[in-house]
Amino acid sequence: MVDADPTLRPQPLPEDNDRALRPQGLDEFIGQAEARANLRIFIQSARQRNEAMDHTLFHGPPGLGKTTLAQIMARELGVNFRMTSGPVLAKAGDLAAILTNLEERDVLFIDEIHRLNPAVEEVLYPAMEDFELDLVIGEGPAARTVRIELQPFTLVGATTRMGLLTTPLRDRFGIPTRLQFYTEDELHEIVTRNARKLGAPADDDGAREIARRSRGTPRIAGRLLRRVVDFAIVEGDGRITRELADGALTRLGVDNLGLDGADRRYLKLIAENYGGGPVGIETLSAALSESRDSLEEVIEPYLLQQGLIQRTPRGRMLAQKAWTHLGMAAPKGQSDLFG
Ligand SMILES: Nc1ncnc2c1ncn2[C@@H]1O[C@H](COP(=O)(O)OP(=O)(O)OP(=O)(O)O)[C@@H](O)[C@H]1O
Ligand SMILES: [Mg+2]
Repeated sequence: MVDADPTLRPQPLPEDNDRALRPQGLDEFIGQAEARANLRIFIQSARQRNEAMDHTLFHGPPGLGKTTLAQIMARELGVNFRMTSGPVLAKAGDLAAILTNLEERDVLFIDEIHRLNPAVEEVLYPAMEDFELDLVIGEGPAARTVRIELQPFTLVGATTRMGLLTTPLRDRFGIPTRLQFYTEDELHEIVTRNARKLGAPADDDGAREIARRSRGTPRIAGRLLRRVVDFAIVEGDGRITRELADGALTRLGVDNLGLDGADRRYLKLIAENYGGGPVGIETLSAALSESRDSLEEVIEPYLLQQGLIQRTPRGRMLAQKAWTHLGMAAPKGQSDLFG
């Protein structure tokens, strides 16, 4: 045997944060205790029955570990992991090609599953329910349908927008799982572990400072940690202390609640131009030149969770905590609303 040409091997990119820091097994995965405990049971049961695990849907804000958990499921089930995403599957045939190539009990991961084209989604229904595929061959009067049997498989869907999933699709997932923002303690553990993996040890306070300012999100914790490591190497002695982390994060524009420039622009707009609201999401989207989707998926969930804004039938409103955070006074009459 000749060694494979090393240039043909996929090389990890230096910025490929995900690969290096991604937990590999359920035991290594920190947080999401409830989801993890349930998954452990369902995985073990599927293994004991020698059957494909039931279809699983992960939903929640970006960066909380949906893709990571899907990969872990395949590994713990001891099956292949195939990955695609809603927008990539343009035609029914694209999905059919993937489905017919699955081996028994494989995990097929479809990211952004709320963005499936309806024609593709139709193909998915019988595939999920009966492991069957109805393919139309030919066109016009000569067209005929052939039924193809599929290997039993597990579909794992991920979405940041549960509300955009059609009911028939949502109902076909036996295991819907909502991922939550991480607590500061959980992120502290993740940061400490990742700092060690990156060869830049963080002391307790240093790790906590990064954890506190990571918007409850491991992906952000990973990104901030990498930048703090840069500062630690160039301007410090390679160790991450609270002072170093604080200085680095402030220079990166991440404030003491973990809000970044985009978050603060959102809050300031409502405060300065709309007297604290209520203001409609479309108006905010136009004024900030951000898509409505990205406001609803990326910016608002954390602001809501932190109690900085409220969603009312008439639009978004700042809560008292946001006025305080911006160092501004709520207009007269507004503060009564908060009691
Ligand atoms: N529980 C965890 N412990 C440690 N690291 C985690 C954990 N969950 C996620 N991560 C890390 O956070 C990053 C983002 O995770 P992942 O890609 O799974 O998120 P996602 O929910 O799929 O996001 P998106 O919605 O944007 O696709 C990865 O680098 C992963 O290693
Ligand atoms: Mg993902």
